Amino acid sequence: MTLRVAVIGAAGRMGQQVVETVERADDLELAGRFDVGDDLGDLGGADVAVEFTVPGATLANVLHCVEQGVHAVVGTTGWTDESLSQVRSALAVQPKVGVLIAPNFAIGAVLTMLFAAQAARFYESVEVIELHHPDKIDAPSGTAIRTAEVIADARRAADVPPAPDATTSALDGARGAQVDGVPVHAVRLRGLVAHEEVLFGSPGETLTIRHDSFHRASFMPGVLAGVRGVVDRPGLTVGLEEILDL
Ligand SMILES: NC(=O)C1=CN([C@@H]2O[C@H](COP(=O)(O)OP(=O)(O)OC[C@H]3O[C@@H](n4cnc5c(N)ncnc54)[C@H](OP(=O)(O)O)[C@@H]3O)[C@@H](O)[C@H]2O)C=CC1
Ligand SMILES: O=C(O)C1=N[C@H](C(=O)O)C[C@H](O)C1
Repeated sequence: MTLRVAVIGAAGRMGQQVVETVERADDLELAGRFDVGDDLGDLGGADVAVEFTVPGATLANVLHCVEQGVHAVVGTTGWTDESLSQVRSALAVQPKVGVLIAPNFAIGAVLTMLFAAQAARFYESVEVIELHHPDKIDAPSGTAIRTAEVIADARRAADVPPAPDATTSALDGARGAQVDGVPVHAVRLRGLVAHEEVLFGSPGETLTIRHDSFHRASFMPGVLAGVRGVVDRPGLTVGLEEILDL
C-alpha cells in the first residue's frame, strides 16, 4: 500500500531533506509541501504528516493533523509535559490516529541515549555537551535535554548522589545549564550539523559516548521508520526507540 505523506516545514533544512526522501521511496507519495503562512487544510489528503518546523508552531500543527485524522511524525523540539498532554487530549477524540514525537531520528543518537541511561548508575560524575550548526534557534538541543532526563532518571532509581562539584565561584553559564541536575553545555559552530557527547567519570576512569550527525541524511531512516510505523500505532508515542523496539 502506498502511503501519502505531507511535509510541514517543507522549505526548511529538515523539510527539504524529508521531501527528497519521500519522493525517492517506492512505497510513499508526496501529498503536499507546507511552510509558514500556508493553510494546512486537509494536508493534501495525506495519510501521514511529517512536521519539522519551530518550537512555537509545532503544537498547533500537530493538533491540526489530529483534528483532520492525519497521523503525524514530529521532529520539532520544544515539547513540554503540558503540550504533550494537549496532544493526548486531542487523540482521545480521534482514537485511530497516531502521533510520534521524537527528539532525534538518527539511530546513533537514539542509541546514545539508551547507552547513557545504562551507564548512568555506575559513575559519580556526568556532563552532556551538545554541538550544533549556528543557525539552530534553541539551546540546549531537545536531544540533550532528553539525554539528561534519562540519565537523571537512572541515577535517581539507583540512588546515585549528586555529582561532585567544588565550584564556589563561576562566570554565568560556565557550568552549563542544569537539566534535572545534569550540566548541559551547548556549542554553536559553523561547519557542524548535530553532535552530542556524554561524559561519565569515576575515580581513575572516564567513559565518553559520542554521536555525530554529519549530514541530515542521518535522520532519514528514522523518519521513514516513523512514517511506516505510526499508521499502526494509535495514540501518542514519544521517542523513536519505541518504534524500533529498542
Ligand atoms: N528530531 C530530529 O531528528 C531533528 C529535529 N530537528 C528539529 O526540527 C526543527 C526544524 O529544524 P530545521 O529544519 O533545521 O529548521 P529550519 O528553520 O531550517 O526549518 C523550519 C521550517 O519551518 C518553517 N515554519 C516556521 N513556522 C511554521 C509554521 N507555523 N508552519 C509551517 N512551517 C513553519 C520555517 O519557515 P521560516 O524559516 O520562514 O520561519 C522553516 O522553513 C527544529 O526544532 C530542530 O531542532 C532538526 C533535526 C533533526
Ligand atoms: O536543530 C537541529 O539541527 C537538531 N535538532 C534536534 C535537537 O534539538 O535535538 C535534533 C538534532 O540534534 C538536530
